[in-house]
Amino acid sequence: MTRIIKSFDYSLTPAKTPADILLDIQAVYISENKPFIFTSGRLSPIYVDCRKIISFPTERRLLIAMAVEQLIAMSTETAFDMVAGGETAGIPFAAWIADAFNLPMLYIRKEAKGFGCNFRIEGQVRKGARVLLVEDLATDCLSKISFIEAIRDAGMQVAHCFVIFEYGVFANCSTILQKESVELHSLCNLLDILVIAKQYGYTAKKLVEVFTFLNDPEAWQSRIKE
Ligand SMILES: O=P(O)(O)OC[C@H]1O[C@H](OP(=O)(O)OP(=O)(O)O)[C@H](O)[C@@H]1O
Ligand SMILES: O=C(O)c1cc(=O)[nH]c(=O)[nH]1
Repeated sequence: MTRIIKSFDYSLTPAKTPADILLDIQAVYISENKPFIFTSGRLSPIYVDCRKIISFPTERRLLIAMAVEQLIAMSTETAFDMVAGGETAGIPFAAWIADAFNLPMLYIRKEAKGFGCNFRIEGQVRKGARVLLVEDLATDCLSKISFIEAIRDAGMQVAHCFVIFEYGVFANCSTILQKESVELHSLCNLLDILVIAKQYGYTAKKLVEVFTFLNDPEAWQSRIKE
């Protein structure tokens, strides 16, 4: 298959790291009082809303350009031949990455639709295809496992998962993906955000809370539940 890698105009934006972009667009929420609840049921003092990226054309273009660069560098161009987004937040990022590589795209529902064709994977499934799973972020990777199972159940292969942001604090995330022989690729992690967050006006109290969480999320959660 011919690859058309789209070129991106970096001149529009001053040099910014992915963590800067997330902070700049106010996608990073830190709560001092009421913990956030994650999809896994875990509690956290921080919530990163990558969904906000879609509303910022310059920043999203820059992040997709960085994603494309990283994927080209990591992959040799033959590592995947389809791009699949995880419902819902992963879908726009998968679309832009698929477009940049001129590759077919799919999206994967959390559950089969339940009526109509009752598909869990939308788009044209191709048996044996090597699929790049794209999501907005990774916390403990349990959602990734479900999407990976869906891809494999449909007769396709998956060895790489790309996210804009990964927490990088939950030990089981890398372990469970390794067990599935899937490599996680991300543009930034929680530490990248925390080391620059002070410049964006977060109070020392908030930052100390998140550093405590980063050092031991399980202990942080136990303390909050007491
Ligand atoms: O469980 P992990 O693999 O670590 O990833 C965290 C998941 O949480 C978010 O989705 P959410 O369940 O909030 O659904 P949404 O995308 O529909 O908003 C995010 O988009 C990831 O899919
Ligand atoms: O794990 C999650 O549910 C989650 C964490 C986070 O920081 N942001 C998000 O959108 N989901």
